[in-house]
This record gives sequence, C-alpha cells and structure tokens, in this order.
Amino acid sequence: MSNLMGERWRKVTDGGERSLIKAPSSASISSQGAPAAAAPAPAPAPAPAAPSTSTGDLERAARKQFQQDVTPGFVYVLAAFSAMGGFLFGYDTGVISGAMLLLKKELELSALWQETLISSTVAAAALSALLGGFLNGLFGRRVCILLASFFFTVGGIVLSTAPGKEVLLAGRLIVGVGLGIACMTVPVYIAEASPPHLRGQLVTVNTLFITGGQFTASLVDGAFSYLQHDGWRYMLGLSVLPAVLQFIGFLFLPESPRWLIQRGLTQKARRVLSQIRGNQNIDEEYDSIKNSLDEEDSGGDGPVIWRMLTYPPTRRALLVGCGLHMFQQVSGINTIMYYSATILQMSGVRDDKLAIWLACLTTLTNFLFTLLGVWLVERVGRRKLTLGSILGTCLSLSVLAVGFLMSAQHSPPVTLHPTNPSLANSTCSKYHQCMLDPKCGFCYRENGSALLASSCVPVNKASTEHAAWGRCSNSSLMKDQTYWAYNYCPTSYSWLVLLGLVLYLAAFAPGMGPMPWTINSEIYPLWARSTGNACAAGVNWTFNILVSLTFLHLAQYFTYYGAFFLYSSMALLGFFFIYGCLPETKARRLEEIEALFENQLCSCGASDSDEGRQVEYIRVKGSNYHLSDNDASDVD
Ligand SMILES: O[C@H]1[C@H](O)[C@@H](O)[C@H](O)[C@@H](O)[C@H]1O
Repeated sequence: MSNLMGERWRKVTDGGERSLIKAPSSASISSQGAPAAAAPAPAPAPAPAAPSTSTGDLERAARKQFQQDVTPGFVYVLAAFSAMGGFLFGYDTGVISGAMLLLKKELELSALWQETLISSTVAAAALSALLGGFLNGLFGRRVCILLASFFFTVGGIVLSTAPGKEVLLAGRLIVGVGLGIACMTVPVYIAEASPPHLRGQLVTVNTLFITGGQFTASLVDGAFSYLQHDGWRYMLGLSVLPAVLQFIGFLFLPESPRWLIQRGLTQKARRVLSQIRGNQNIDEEYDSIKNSLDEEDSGGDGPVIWRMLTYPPTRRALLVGCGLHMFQQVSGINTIMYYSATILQMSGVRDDKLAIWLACLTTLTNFLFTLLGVWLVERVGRRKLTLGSILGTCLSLSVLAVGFLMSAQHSPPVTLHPTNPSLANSTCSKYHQCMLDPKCGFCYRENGSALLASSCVPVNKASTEHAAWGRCSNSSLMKDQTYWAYNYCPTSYSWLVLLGLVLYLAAFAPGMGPMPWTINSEIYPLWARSTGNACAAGVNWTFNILVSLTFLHLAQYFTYYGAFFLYSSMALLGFFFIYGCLPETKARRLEEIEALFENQLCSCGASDSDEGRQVEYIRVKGSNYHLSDNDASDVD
C-alpha cells in the first residue's frame, strides 16, 4: 500500500529509479499511512535535505517544462468531440420546456402526461448513469461514448417522428439512457486524456458545452415557437445532428490510455499516449500510470462499490463527489432556469414571445459565466473557485428570497369583485390581494403605475394564459390595458428579484455548475473511477428530479420566498461541507490524487495554507521514508 503515502515512482535519466513525489499536505506525512483518525495534529513539513532539494528542483523544472511544451492540438479536438455529449445533455434537458408549450396544445396532453414526459428523461438518466459505471469498466470510455451518441441519435429520430404521446415517451426514455451514459463518461474520458495542467480546463469545457446546449435549446425553442404546427418535431429532432457528428468523430478517436493500461493493452496504450501527447516524451507518464496500477490496493475483493466503501480514501472521495453533486442540485439551478421566465414576467415583460426570447438571456448568462469558470479553474484552483461560487450562490438566493418576500408583502389589493355564479365556490374569492395560488390568477387594468379594477379569478384549466371567465378569459376582451397575471403578481420589487437572478447565475455558473463534474473526474483512483463517477452522476440526476418535482409544492405550502430561503440554507450547508472536505486537486497527476483523501474528512480546510508546499519522498531500499526521518546518505 505504498501509495498510501502519496508516493509515486519516476524514472530519471541516469538510470536510477527514484521516487520524489510531493505529498499533498503535511497531515498525510505525519500519519505515515496510519489510519487518519489516530494521526496527531500535522506538524509543519521539515525543510527537505539538500540532495532532494536539487532533485526536487529538477522535478519542478521538468514539470514546468512539460507544461510549457506546446500541447498538441489533438487533445483539444478530442475534448471538443467528447464535450458534444455535454452539448446534447444541455440541449435535450433544455429544449423540452419550449417543445412542451406546443406539444400540450397539439396532442392535448394532461398535466400528468406533461410531467411524465419531462421527468422520464431525468429518471432514465439517473438509472443509466449508474449502469454506465459498469459499462465503462467493461467496454471502455470510447465505446460508451459511441453508445451514448447512438442513443441520442435514435432518441432524436423517434421524438421527431412520433405519431403520439406513447412513442414520445419512448423517445424521451431513449434520450435519457444516452444522457446518463454520456454525463458520467465524458468527463472521465477527457480527464484521462488531458495533461495535468490542462485537465481542469478541458473537463470544465464539457460543462461549458452543457450550458451551450441549454442556450442553443432556448434559441431553437424561440425560433420554432412561431411554428404552431409540428414546431416541436424540429425542436426535438435537431439534436440528431450533433449526435451523429459525435458518433462519426468517435469512430476515429482513441480509447483512454489509462483504461487500456488497466486492461493490460500496454502497447496500444503507449501508441495512444504518443498520439495525444504529440512529440512529448510519454515514458514518464506511462510509467506513472503503470506503477500506480501495480501498486494499487483496491481494498480487497468484491464489487467495486463495496471495495470503495470499505477502503477509506475512496469512501471519502465518494462522499465528497456525491456531496458536491447533491449541493449543486439542492441550490436550485434547475428551478432558477425553469423559473426565469416567470421572474422576467414579474419584471413587467408581459408579451409571451418576448418572455421566451428573454429567457434566452438567462441561458446565455449561464453559458458566459461558465466560460469564466473555464478561465478561472486552472488559475485559482478547484477548491477556491467552488467555495467562492457556493458562497455567492447562497447570498444571491437570499437576495431572490427577499425580493419574493417584498413582492408578497406589497402584493396589490383586490379592488373589484365581479359577480359570477362560479365565484362563490372558488378559493380565489377569499383573497384580498394578489396571491400566488396555482388555481387563481390576477386580472387587472394598468394606468401608468396604478393598478385599477383588480380581481382574483380562477385560471382556465385548459390554458393558463387566460382566466376561466370574465375580462381576462379571452385575448380580444383584454384590451384597454387589461392584463392577466398567472403565477406572478405585479410588483415594484421585481428589480430585486431580477438582480437576484443575475447574481445567482454569475455566482453559480463558474463554480458550482462545472466543478462537481470536473472534480469527480479526477478524485478516484483508476479502479474506482467509473463506479465513482456513475454514483455521483446518479446522485446529480436523483436530486435534479427531486428538486424540480417538489418546487411547486414547496412554493405552495412554504411560499416562494420560503422555497428560496430553503435553497439558500442548503447552499450555506454546502459551503461548510466544501470548506471542510474538498481538497485542492489542481495540477496534480490523476495518480497522485488518491493520497489527498488519506486523511480524515473535514480536515481539508487546514490544507489551504499548505498550498504550494512541496514535500518530497524518496524510495529507500524498498521502504518509504520521509527524507527528514533519515540520513540523506541512505538515499539510493
Ligand atoms: O452542471 C450542470 C449545469 O450547471 C446546468 O446548467 C444544470 O442544468 C445541470 O443540472 C448541471 O448539472
């Protein structure tokens, strides 16, 4: 279990074999591989002895040199083709909201069918992400990505040609299976093919493509919303194009070198490594992967998930990985994306078409701030980026909640009680002010900033765009500055809600959006990587569905501001979790990262101050020693 020390082997040019790899923090040194709970408080790392300093310098110089070598363009092509999986993820999850507006009219879908069509994809994705872990280990990353693009293609064709809702459901399920496999495989494949100094950036590009897919979906939704008949077929079917492109691309792209080495296909692995590293010397990287596999102690026999749970470093990594995905979802990103149209309506955008186009602004903002994340990830590191992001997310959610609270407290009063026989039975008649009640809407006239003749009326069950009866029941009656507000109330605090929305996206998108995917792709040792990512992706989709299905009920029983305060408290909890448990993985080789989880969870905050500190190990006649424990003359 020598890699418990974070120790790895390097071949040096003079033919001697020396290990002088930095350990993650002083804590892991003091424990010397002993169970972390028993480890004393970490002592400051002693200064390395002279001989190792020079070799350490060599090591650093070599690493710097490696980073300065021009990275071959091939790795970018590989990342871009892989990230098309991310694009399809974003497109297929994003496009359905616009398609549903047309579908429900054309196929006369009940609320239950609408919900089923939307959530079936997410549920299928949750299950197939778990299955993807198994497929990844068995067939490799490349085959899994090919499989995912095949599912996306078939799903897209089925959806665009569906004669009825049952076939539509089948299409959505097929797309969901593709989604689950792609979302867990793509980050792993990119991480395994990237050089360490670019890994964070290239894996984060995958999330950039997710948000790019969501943005494209909102544009396509906007464009085809004018095509009332069959517009949804184009919306749902367009995803076939990138899926086919990815499939063709992957016929020519190589398998992950790390998976090949794990399967014993070493010659092939060397060939692939040379191909993706261009003219660089691959011996060092090859040896490091090979040695880490040879030294790997996967905690005994049994299914991988069992071995992960019974081996403390992987158990901790799994907890961190799944926790990150859980906090990503419970801080409400998908509610915000879904709810942005309403937020915009609250701010006075009443025209439906305009609201659709403005919703593109939300997805564009998400995309642009994810781009900021791509830029920041290798500069500030994963830990600081995620911490800053979740703190900002927590604060902006509070701004949103306060915005909703103020709007509720200054809700416009009901001034007109129209007489209608059905009114007597309706809960809407009991309200004295505009209320967010799924059964009622607010019909009013506006004169400048004054609201006149305002009444609370039941919503038309067939279309929430109109009231069940009265002035707001028909567009032709709604002249003379008469408006129908459903799901929102006219308010003068809409600016606060809008500010909260923009701040939220600016804070969430660079960190909490991409980092759970990026970090999960790098924290597990090779033997546990597919399973770890599969579980984490499963957690992501499970909480995604939980949060989106509960939002409306939450809002109903808990009020809108209550729901956002709840998300904000979740984000605060997430901040403490990340502060305590997430170590920095920036610029480390994948093979070094396991060592970061040797210490007890929730000791990572302490390692902030250790950043940049280099502690070196040497291999001495078959044993591991910290250099300071021994006479430097023992060194081989
Ligand atoms: O990382 C992504 C991204 O941030 C998306 O915008 C969001 O919709 C997904 O649920 C999430 O996993």
